[in-house]
Amino acid sequence: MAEVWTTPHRTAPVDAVVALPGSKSLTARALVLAALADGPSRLVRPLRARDTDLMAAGLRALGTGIEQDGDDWLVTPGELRGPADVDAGLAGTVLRFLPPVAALATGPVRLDGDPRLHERPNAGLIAGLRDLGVRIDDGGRGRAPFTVHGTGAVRGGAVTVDASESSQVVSGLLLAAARYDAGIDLTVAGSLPSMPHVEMTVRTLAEHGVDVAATERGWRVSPSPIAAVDRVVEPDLSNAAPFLAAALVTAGRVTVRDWPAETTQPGAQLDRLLTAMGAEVRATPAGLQVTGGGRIAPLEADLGAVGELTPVLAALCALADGPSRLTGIAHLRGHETDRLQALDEVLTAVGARVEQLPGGLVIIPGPGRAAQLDSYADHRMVHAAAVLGLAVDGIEVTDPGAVSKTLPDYLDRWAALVDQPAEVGR
Ligand SMILES: O=C(O)C1=C[C@@H](OP(=O)(O)O)[C@@H](O)[C@H](O)C1
Ligand SMILES: C=C(OP(=O)(O)O)C(=O)O
Repeated sequence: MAEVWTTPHRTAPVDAVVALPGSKSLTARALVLAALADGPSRLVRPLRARDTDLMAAGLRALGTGIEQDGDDWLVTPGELRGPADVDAGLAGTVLRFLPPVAALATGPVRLDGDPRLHERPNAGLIAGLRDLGVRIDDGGRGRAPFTVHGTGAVRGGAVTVDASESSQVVSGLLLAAARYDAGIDLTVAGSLPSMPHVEMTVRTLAEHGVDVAATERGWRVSPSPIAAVDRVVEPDLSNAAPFLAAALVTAGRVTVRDWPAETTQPGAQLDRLLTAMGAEVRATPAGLQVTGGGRIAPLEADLGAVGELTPVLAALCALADGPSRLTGIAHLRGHETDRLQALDEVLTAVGARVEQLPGGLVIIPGPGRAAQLDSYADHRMVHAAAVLGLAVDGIEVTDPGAVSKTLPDYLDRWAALVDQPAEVGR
């Protein structure tokens, strides 16, 4: 892939129907629960991208059979065992969902990943697992690399966790907990971002027959087998964000196919958020259709529940006709990069004025100017740069290959959208 990508510039309205591959978050949960289940299962339309391939590789390293059958994955649970090495890459899902599984393995499991993974917060998960009876060597860092010393069983029971830096701490513990001797009675201390993702975990567990109940400040999972379930993975609605944003930027029309009528994906909130920014959003038989009206309205929003939508929304804010204020997103400083800092740098480079709040951004649009931007090894920063590049001529991105994290052919899809075919393929 090119080391520097010149993003396509287009002011004429786009008019396209876009089909997207499966959700990263749903694929990750489906893989983990299939590996812990009481029999084999089939995943139809799983996302095949770096994060989900690393999840599959990690589960294979622990003894799970995962085979490809056409575009499907066939998952056969095996006895979980170490010693094993897990490469989490830069995937928060692997970092937080696999250690609770590794705790059930017989033998040590070492987890490591990209240099930036060493900076991603994980103290809440490590402390929580220790309180449930799991031995972990992390050199006192609270981050990767670390080794989980599985003994084949986890005591489980009551635990209070700090998930203020990532909801994935809660999701990871809940996903494996039915296999713990006493299940889990998890209390959340402090704030919890990304609630839709926790709801996604709870919903997916229930679909696997697990008894999971909300408590006053957390969730309880009863010990039980996890039923094997064949499932079709929904399209990734967070990855729909840049494509739908293109409709606003060019006053065009974009339809994302197979938009689920009901879903726990945070991307469902694009309907509300893009409407607030001036789009007309309609559910059509073909999918969710977004039409831009020529004006992008500024946005005042708490994005704490939908943090992963922030980079694309912030790019739209830089093209809006007034100042925007995005709040509730302090935890984005621990994402693929410090996204508040990265967005400040990128939006400033293209001519906006940005004020960083401790947990948010104020974005004041300015006259656009050409700039070479970094990807910060962050797929969603590439998406944001592409949205800016539609409106501002001369936007380049170094290291655009970061998109492989969740949508490896993003650059081709984006080029197809901008070059104006009717259909941008699956
Ligand atoms: O559970 C999940 O699949 C995710 C939860 C969220 O993590 P944080 O709560 O760390 O933001 C989200 O940003 C991430 O992309 C996926
Ligand atoms: C924050 C994200 O990913 P991760 O699952 O690695 O935390 C993201 O995809 O925006």
